[in-house]
Amino acid sequence: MGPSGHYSWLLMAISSVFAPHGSPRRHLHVLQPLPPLRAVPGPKLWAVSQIPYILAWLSGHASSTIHAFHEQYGDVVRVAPNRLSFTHPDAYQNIRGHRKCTQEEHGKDRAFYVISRQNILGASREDHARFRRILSHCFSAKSMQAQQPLITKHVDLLMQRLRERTTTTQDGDGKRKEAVVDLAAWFNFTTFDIIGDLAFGEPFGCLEESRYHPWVSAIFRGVKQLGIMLAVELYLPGAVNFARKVLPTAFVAMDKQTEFANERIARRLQLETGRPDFVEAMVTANSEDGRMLTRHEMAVNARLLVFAGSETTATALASAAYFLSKYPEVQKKLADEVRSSFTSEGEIDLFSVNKLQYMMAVLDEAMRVFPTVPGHLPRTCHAGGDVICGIQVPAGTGLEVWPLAMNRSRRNFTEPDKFIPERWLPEAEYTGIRFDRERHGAFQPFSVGSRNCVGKNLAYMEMRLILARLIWNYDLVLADEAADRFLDCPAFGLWLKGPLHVRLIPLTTD
Ligand code: HEM
Repeated sequence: MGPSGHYSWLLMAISSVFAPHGSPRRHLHVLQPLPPLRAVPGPKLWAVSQIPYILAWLSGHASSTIHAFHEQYGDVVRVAPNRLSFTHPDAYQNIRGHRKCTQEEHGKDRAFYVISRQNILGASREDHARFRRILSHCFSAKSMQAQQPLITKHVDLLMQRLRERTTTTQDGDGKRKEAVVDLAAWFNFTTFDIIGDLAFGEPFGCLEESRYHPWVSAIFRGVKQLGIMLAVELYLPGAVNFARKVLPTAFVAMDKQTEFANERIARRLQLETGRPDFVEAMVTANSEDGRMLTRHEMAVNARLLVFAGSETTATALASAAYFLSKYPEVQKKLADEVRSSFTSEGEIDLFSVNKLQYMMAVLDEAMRVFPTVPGHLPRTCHAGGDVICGIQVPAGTGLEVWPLAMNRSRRNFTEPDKFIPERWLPEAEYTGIRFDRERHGAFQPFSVGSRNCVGKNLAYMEMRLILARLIWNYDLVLADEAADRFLDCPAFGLWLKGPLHVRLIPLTTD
């Protein structure tokens, strides 16, 4: 299946011509030549140069291209001279699973995590362990219980804002009416306000003012620029740090974001203690060796928490609302579950939503078909080399899992492109199709191992609470053609989503 020995050395020569001067990869190709990866199938051009890979990344559609390769070549594909992509569920544990402290981990890819090295996401193994131990206090059952009123306050405001839009005021009769709203934006307003309040000690005021706060808009505006920056770093390692020194003006927007986080943390630290938020947990917890977070570490991690905890949850909610609006039969089943599980809206809270089994299936299926975090979260094979999914992989090889390719692989799921929440239910059967042979381990929206999502429980609780209250009050219908194409958007680690215009039809007429 791989090229012949002769041919591979020719490819290697071409590849080193394509690789930039000074790139460690250029030397890697010479010192760690192609043969170990030669047998791995994949498109030939991609095996000899990383240019096709970088172009695919820059197009914003790398996920679907790599998904198509996996459907053609199988569970392991060579997607660049020194990079492998996997769709076998074992890849998660093999690449990201827990390691004993004596075992090396496959570190985060230095290019893709270039801007995260100071926070928990891209920190060294040592710093990560310290950050993780402290930050996990923010998400303990006790903390979440204490955070409930703060979270509920924002969900109440969301419902109030939607109610204002679905109530006539012109002739003053106050009757309920249908209204078209951009649910993607409203979910962002809500999740950014909630996490802003928890991580910075005050919300962004998006719900209050019914619009994006400039700090939040800047995040969305920066997604593509960030994608381009990572591509440059991938081709020319060290380019970002170099550019930072010689072109400081190019980083003004990013620096302003950091300044804002620093200011907010400083302001929050002057407030009373005992406020049940993340800052309180960060201030009071210490790591195993007794070290606390410095002010700087607190600010960079708080900023990361806002980023990691808001856009993600809002994207999952938006995709669920999209699928519910598109498939009325699924929406009806969910509405029946929600409306029969409570006797009043007031009963729906962060914890009572636990019992909504169909809701959970809907959210998981939405996150499977439209992966909430579309990025491949690449790792680099550690110094000793390793066996990943049965393949001997040399040190320094990029190890990738593209969620779209994993979640839509026909080897992992039956009818993988269809939205069928029933596949997650115990009976695993829908209109005669059985789903009992699926590889459910392939679905890991929160990743696995010591660097998996620390906010997973909060994310599920928040999503179920918001969706349950929405469905308690409204039927949802897609409002226009643009909404129908909501999922056709590019991604640069995060989806660049457009609006999701949905017609809200109130259930009550008073
Ligand atoms: C549906 C919602 C969410 C999804 C799908 C999601 C997914 C993920 C994934 C895949 C990772 C691993 C990233 C990597 O390996 O580079 C991650 C990490 C992380 N997430 Fe989430 N996340 C969600 C919500 C949240 C929330 C609500 C918070 C907190 C408020 C949060 C905080 C974090 C943090 C701090 C990390 C880094 C953990 C570490 O490195 O130890 N996430 N998340």
